Amino acid sequence: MTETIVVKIGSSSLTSEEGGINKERIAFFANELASLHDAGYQVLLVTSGAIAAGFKKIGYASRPKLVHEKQAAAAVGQALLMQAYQEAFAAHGTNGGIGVAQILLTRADFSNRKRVNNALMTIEELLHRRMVPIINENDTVATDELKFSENDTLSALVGNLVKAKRLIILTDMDGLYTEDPRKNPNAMKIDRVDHITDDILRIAGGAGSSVGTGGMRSKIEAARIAMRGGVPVFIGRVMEPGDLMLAVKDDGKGTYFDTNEHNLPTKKQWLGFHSMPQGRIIVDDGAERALVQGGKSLLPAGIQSIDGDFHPGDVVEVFNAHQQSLGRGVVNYAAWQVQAVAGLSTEEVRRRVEVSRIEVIHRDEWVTLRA
Ligand SMILES: Nc1ncnc2c1ncn2[C@@H]1O[C@H](COP(=O)(O)OP(=O)(O)O)[C@@H](O)[C@H]1O
Ligand SMILES: N[C@@H](CCC(=O)OP(=O)(O)O)C(=O)O
Repeated sequence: MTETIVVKIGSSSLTSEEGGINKERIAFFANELASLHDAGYQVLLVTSGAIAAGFKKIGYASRPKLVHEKQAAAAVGQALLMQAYQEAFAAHGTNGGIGVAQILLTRADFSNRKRVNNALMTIEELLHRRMVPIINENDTVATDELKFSENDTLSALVGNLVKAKRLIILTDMDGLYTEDPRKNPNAMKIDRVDHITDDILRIAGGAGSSVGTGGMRSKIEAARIAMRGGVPVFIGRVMEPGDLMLAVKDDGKGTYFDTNEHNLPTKKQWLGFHSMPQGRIIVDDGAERALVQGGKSLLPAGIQSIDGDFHPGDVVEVFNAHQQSLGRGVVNYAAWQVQAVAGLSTEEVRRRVEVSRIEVIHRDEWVTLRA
């Protein structure tokens, strides 16, 4: 089966702090991606850099901070970015080069199952035709509350959607360090991570340059999403020709994030990462074990409290007593019904409320997000 690789390139790798595209870097990355393409991989690129590429041309002295200014800069820069990629991929090889296709997505597109299915069908057709889809956030229409803002999360969602063999997040650092190396030059590189613990999240700091946005933190959070979706991740740097292939072949300059999870079906990806929870359910230790380790359904007996006004069929997020999110599920009860039966045995529940099924969340309608 043809293997699919998703590569994400951040603003800091493509543009300068003064603004504008670094065409040499684009040409370099296009060649690296082309070598995967030529080796038979299906290649998708998630690229940032529209704002950084456009802000100078539109007349701002530095990367803008206001939403409408960022959107305007992105509208200018996205065209420049695509033009640069188009030229770079066209120059590759003899037969007119490799064709590229622009795809602009928002978080709202992912939460709409029809839209995300359409996006997937388009991507599959493009890959089938040996095009390289080039994806960015649709900055002009993305609203502030629902923005990815950095593209790390977007790349993880794309990786899950296409069930990638690996997600490669490229940046200006050769991996995750025990601290931000810009702040502590003695920080040590971590070669492999098989679990994103709170400690790992703590050592990952913010952006190191004025053009980057999410920093290492958003990359680690993205890695967690991809790993949960069964997609292993590499976070690192590609500097010399051949480095990207080495990264794919498990020998790159960076940190590898391994996963034992199977690919999540599209429906569960939606539930876990794109649905809008309408409320919260707080459960005790026994229910946490049953849901997270036992693969069981959530019964009223394990519920401590609730928050929000939800109805049967809504998505709710489940937390443990330490306020840690465990996952999301489709609830079979209304909020008032859960309130009435929280902590009660199954017989007692049957006596008090009339519900279609005894499970508050059935295991088939549940996704664990914390291992
Ligand atoms: N623990 C860490 N290990 C490595 N880099 C870190 C860490 N914490 C913070 N960083 C910073 O994250 C930056 C990369 O993120 P960012 O600037 O957003 O890049 P990009 O534009 O490639 O997404 C690095 O330049 C580095 O300064
Ligand atoms: N969609 C925006 C992405 C913003 C951004 O800087 O992202 P990143 O470099 O991944 O932290 C752009 O193209 O400018």
